[in-house]
Amino acid sequence: MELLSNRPLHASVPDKYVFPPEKRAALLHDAPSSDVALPVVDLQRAYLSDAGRRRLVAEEIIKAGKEFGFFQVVNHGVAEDAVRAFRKASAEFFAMPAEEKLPYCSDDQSKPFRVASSTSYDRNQTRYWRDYLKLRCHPVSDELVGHWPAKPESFRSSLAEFSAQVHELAQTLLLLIAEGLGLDEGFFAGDLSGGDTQMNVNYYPPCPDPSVTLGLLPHCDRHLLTVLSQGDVAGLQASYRGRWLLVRPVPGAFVINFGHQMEIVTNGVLASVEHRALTNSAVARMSVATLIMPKMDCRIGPAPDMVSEENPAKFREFVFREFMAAYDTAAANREDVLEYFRIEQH
Ligand SMILES: O=C(O)CCC(=O)C(=O)O
Ligand SMILES: [Fe+2]
Repeated sequence: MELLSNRPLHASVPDKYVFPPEKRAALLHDAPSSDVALPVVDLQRAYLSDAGRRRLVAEEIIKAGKEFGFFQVVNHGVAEDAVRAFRKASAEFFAMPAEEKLPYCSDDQSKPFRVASSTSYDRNQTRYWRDYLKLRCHPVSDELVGHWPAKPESFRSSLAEFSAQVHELAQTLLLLIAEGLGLDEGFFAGDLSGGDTQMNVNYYPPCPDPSVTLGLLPHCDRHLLTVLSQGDVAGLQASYRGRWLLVRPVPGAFVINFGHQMEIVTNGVLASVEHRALTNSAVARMSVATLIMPKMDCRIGPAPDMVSEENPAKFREFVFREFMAAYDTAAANREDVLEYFRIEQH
């Protein structure tokens, strides 16, 4: 398998990475958007037991979630050292010689750890300017850790630590979201958030011509909640009212967005928003996305409390496994996927 990261520098963009003009980033309704910034929510207060202050944070999250479907969190409780250590180990993994990565190269999605390049969200012939690790990170067991690479040396321990802390953050966020929506405290606990957690470590090497490539094509995440460390290199854009909003790197922050399952259980209140990644010519960019997901046999549908006469059920009930299959068939196109599950409104 050909990985972009197998070569230290790329002098030009090979044809197979060149997108047709209508798909290129610069031409996708890129109105200047400097006037709008994604909300940054200070979670510090969430750790206080003061119910009144927690309520305020929960409300802030719901407000940001309804408006943008994306927000950033700071003072989130994940230690800086844990983030730094795993990001460093991942960067070292990509920097290893090709033969060290070769045993892990695979397009078999059932593997608990693999490295691959380029496509995953559509079957388009054009390739994305991206290598990625796809791995299962939770629940941690000796068996699972045994699937993770033994090199670089710090990879396994730093991943276990990072994953545990990010999980705690995700649980906190889900509690706050439930509270903010007026749902039972434990609404998201159990099967809805209890599936095997996946992680994407996306690596976008410097690209000689960012104007003709994309790191990731526009897509929505298929899971419940995404907790993303994008580091300090910009590149992520979120769709906002028909244009693309840059998710500006905030030191130490995590970017939070909702997957399709959140949109469905909240009956459309917290929508899953399309996003994409751009490349740049100056430096490599790396993002680490932790995807909280339901158990495969979890029954999913709009929560009864989110359905009313004014807001009738927008989606039918299904089993999560069905959704995963539909997502693959629809190649991650937002409307094509939801089509399978929408209830026609009259
Ligand atoms: O690289 C990024 O910032 C976005 C990554 C992403 O959207 C994903 O892994 O699903
Ligand atoms: Fe994503």
